[in-house]
Amino acid sequence: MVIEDDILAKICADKRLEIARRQAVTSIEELKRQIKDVEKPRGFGRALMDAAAAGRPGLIAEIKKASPSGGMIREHFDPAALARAYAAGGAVCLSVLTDQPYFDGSPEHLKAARAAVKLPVLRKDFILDPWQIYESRAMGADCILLIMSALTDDEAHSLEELARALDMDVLVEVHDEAELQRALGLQTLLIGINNRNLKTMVTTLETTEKLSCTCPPDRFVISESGIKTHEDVLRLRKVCVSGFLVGESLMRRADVTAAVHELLGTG
Ligand SMILES: O=C(O)c1ccccc1NCC(=O)[C@H](O)[C@H](O)COP(=O)(O)O
Repeated sequence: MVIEDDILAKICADKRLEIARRQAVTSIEELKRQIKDVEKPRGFGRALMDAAAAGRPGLIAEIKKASPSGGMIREHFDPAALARAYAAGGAVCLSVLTDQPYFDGSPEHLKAARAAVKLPVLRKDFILDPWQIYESRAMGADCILLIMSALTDDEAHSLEELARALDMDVLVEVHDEAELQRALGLQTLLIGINNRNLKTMVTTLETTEKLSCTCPPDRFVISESGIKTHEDVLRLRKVCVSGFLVGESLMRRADVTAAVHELLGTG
């Protein structure tokens, strides 16, 4: 596929080199052996749907140290403590950045966060290759992210199939109508609408407001990026959004439990 000259294209080009390096060290056969010792996935989509059925906003609280748009977000960074603090505030699921070069993340962050709580965890990374699906399951991910703008339809379908065969859920991410229509061809019910344009970094909640209305009612809509306040959550709930993926605005607060309560209006 043709990748434009933008930050997402650069991240994906670097990611392909990283995958090739890592594949040379750890084979799929070795990852399959590791998977045998890992707990079964926790049901990421189920947790979100149960929250929605109970009338609660499905907060996916993100553990993210740095980002291309935000620079260094949190110097003092303890993934296990952050996971416990998010769970105490009422998060339904966690999202953990595992990309190192651009987000200062690590698979170790995911393992530490997941071991500290009972919440299901999304591996937040740029998944381009089947090898990463095995790697995700081996590190304990309950759900993986597929970004439509980084994948062809064939790639998205085969990556989804493999993730499902390994019992993980799939969150598919879109930013415009064309990507949404392509994403609806996948089996997953979890549709993430990213308010951040990953080419320009411009972020507006209007993206969710425009796209959520065209999403069929059987899909579970998750608004991602740029969500800062309880008013933002209320605004998005008006357009049938049930899930909220929030990172930076929580991670910049010293007391993340209090920050989650404020966001959810439960403080
Ligand atoms: O956050 C970035 O700068 C970024 C840059 C390039 C690709 C992806 C990026 N972010 C990934 C995300 O989607 C966010 O981490 C997630 O939606 C949470 O967003 P926020 O609440 O704004 O931290």
